[in-house]
Amino acid sequence: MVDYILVANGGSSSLKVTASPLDKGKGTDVVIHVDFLLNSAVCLVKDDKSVRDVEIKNGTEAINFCVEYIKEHYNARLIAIGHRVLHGGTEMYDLLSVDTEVLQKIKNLVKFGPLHQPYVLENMEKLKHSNILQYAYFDTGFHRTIPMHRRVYGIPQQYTKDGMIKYGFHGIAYESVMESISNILPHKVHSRIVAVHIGSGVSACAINDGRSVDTTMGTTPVEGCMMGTRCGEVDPAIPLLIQEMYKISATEMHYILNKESGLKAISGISNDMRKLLSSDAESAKFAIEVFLYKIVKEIAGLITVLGGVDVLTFSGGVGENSFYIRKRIIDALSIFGLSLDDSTNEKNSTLISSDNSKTHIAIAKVNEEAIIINRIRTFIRTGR
Ligand SMILES: Nc1ncnc2c1ncn2[C@@H]1O[C@H](COP(=O)(O)OP(=O)(O)O)[C@@H](O)[C@H]1O
Ligand SMILES: CC(=O)OP(=O)(O)O
Ligand SMILES: [Mg+2]
Repeated sequence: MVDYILVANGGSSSLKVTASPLDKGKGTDVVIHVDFLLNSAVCLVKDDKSVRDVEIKNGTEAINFCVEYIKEHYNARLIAIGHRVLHGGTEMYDLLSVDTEVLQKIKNLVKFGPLHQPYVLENMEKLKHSNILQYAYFDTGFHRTIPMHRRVYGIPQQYTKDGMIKYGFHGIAYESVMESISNILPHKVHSRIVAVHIGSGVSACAINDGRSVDTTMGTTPVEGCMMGTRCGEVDPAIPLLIQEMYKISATEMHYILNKESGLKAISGISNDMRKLLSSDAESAKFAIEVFLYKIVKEIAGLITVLGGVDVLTFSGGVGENSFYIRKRIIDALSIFGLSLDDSTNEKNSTLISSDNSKTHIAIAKVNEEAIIINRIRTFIRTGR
């Protein structure tokens, strides 16, 4: 029997699962991608034997499918499960073994991440009494290096003490971006990097010498850029005014800002960027304009924070796949000396900047699951 680790990365529109042998390279990786935006969630199973589609109803079903699949095809014994956890609050930054205390702390943060935190908890609870080791790795961890003057809001400091500060998210994705840069542009690892992650959730991060120095998301992943179903930046008085006008509760308001806003709200069509890009509707085009405007403004702000930019990367489902979205963003940033090579951009190549661009522009395909698996391997080997 071969010992395996499985990692589950629950995004707001997808579930990505990878099972990999504890001893790297001593067996086959099995990758499952469930896309919840497609009508009946399609689960793409990839290993060295095949790539095939299976219909899956929910995340638990996908994880169970993967466990059975590796047992049957690779004589695997599952020894550990790693979870991508959205929010670690003020205490949880690095990999943690999941015990009752950690579970409770993750539970306490559900309000701060309603699109992610409840689902990971559900999976953890189900496995609580099994003999499989469980680990949590946090999206907020990478941003612990952001200086405090960039993390506080101008609110009474009692609330700051309650934890209302910027945490930032997509941190595991940004760790993966840094790993890509060390392969693609190794001499630029210590330079000024703006990483732009455009998936169902959207954020950007300013990275200097490998460390996050600012990012667009805040206390929750609702802040910053506009997203698939999340509003991003709004006048902070708006939710309060809406609550008063329509007599709705805070819970309902959370739901509206997280699930009924963004591209979905403005287009009135979908939160799926593929659908909007292929639609002729004026509202789809308008939603994309709003989406792009906010991203460009945030990137420009982060370039200023860094005092310039040496590398700009795109990642996430949209960032890795849509040449049109990348082109529109970079064209709007030409004032900073950024320019694309249209041919490599259209082919989704790794390096897509033109020869005269002042900044290297790259597509960094993120693999959050691989980051977590390697972290667990180290933990099991060294005890930390
Ligand atoms: N080929 C493509 N062109 C444009 N957008 C795409 C493409 N493939 C996926 N997307 C978009 O990527 C988004 C999902 O990104 P992803 O990073 O996988 O999700 P999550 O945020 O759930 O982790 C969706 O809006 C989807 O429409
Ligand atoms: C933080 C976040 O929004 O993640 P995702 O894009 O995977 O939903
Ligand atoms: Mg994601």
